[in-house]
Amino acid sequence: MKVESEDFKSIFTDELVQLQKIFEKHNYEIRFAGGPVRDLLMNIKPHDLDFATTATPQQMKDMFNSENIRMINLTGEKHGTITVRINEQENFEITTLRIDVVNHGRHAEVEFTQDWELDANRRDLTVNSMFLGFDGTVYDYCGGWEDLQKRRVAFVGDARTRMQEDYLRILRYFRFCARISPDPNLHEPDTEAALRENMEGLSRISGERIWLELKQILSNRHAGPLLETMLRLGIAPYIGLGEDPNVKEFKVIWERAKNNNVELLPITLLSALLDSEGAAASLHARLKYPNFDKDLSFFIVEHRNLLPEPFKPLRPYQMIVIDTKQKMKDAIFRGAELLRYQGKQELANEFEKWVPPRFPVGGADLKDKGVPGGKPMSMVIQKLRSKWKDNDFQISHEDLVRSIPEVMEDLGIKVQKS
Ligand SMILES: Nc1ccn([C@@H]2O[C@H](COP(=O)(O)OP(=O)(O)OP(=O)(O)O)[C@@H](O)[C@H]2O)c(=O)n1
Ligand SMILES: [Mg+2]
Repeated sequence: MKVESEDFKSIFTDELVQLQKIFEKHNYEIRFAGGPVRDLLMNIKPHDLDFATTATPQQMKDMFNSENIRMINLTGEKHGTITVRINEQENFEITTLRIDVVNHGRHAEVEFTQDWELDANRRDLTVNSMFLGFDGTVYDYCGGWEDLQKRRVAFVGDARTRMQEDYLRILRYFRFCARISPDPNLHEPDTEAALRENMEGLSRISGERIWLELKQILSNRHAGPLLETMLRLGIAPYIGLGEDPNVKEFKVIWERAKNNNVELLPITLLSALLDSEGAAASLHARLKYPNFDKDLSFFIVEHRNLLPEPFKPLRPYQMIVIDTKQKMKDAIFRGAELLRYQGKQELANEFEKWVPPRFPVGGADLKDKGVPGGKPMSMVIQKLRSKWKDNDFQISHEDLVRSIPEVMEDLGIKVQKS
């Protein structure tokens, strides 16, 4: 079989052609491997290119040195990966064909090979196990093309072994189901059993790697059923979701968002499963996502029952922004995302356009009126702010300043003569 699409042709930049010539000149084989082959066969332009070669890392280093090609990021070398940068333009990652020698459920060592089929056999899914020559020839040792046509996501060889080599593959399986399977709810009984048996292994995978995969699953249009299946198969305790995540709330939120054609952020969807601040803290401790996501998840958990006011629907949301100790812009985003979570898309749009007013009184105004510094001053400011908020920010600077003596009297604060 041959790939001849425009997408395929468009991959061949001057830099890639240069790489191809170097391998030809030195008589080593190089092919596209895994992801890009799958994508091209699905008529998708690949977003990154992975290559495999029969040359060992040492042979590649000698070859690139003799051709004056710069190599970068040498940390990949022990897994067989060399990264080159050509014309200061484009990076290419090239990995030596290998067999993973597994010991007690960990990658003990890698062993390099010249055999394409052996390398295909160590890969996770059949659809990810194909190679593609630079002339467009597809090399398929594990039935990947047939599975792709059937839109079947299956592990290469024994599912349990593949999972135990790298438990992250459990999440990769679901990610590719979302992309490939016509019904991501449908799993072969034996695969399902293997997933259930091996879920616990995810407890050994770093939070960062899990989050990277989970985020992609949650951005997919099938996120709801996928996550439900994952939860049904017992994933929750191993990815920081505890023993009893709120699946009912999750279903409501996901379905409503889908029906309204609203895309919620991955962390927003995940927050539906969290019933308390403690649960939000545990999830973050496990998955270590960025502070932006962390703040959003705490915000959703804390305010999910907030209601719009009958005549000024956005007011409760505005009050949160006005009082925030963080950046107003972020607080507005969180408020809008909360509204989307609650199924109030139009209010969310309106809220995003809202420009929060600035409190029009400053320390200098108070000093002029003889308010002593320190505690008394902050008490007066608090009072003035409340007045301002109670009046929907519609009090002018002059009116607020004019009311200072009265506020001081109420608070029992004496005028300080300068
Ligand atoms: N845990 C993993 C990760 C990767 N691979 C193999 O390495 C290839 C490249 O991995 P990666 O770039 O992470 O994924 P892709 O399949 O290329 O998908 P993406 O489009 O997301 O890059 C995969 O196709 C697969 O053959 C694997 O067997 N097991
Ligand atoms: Mg890739």
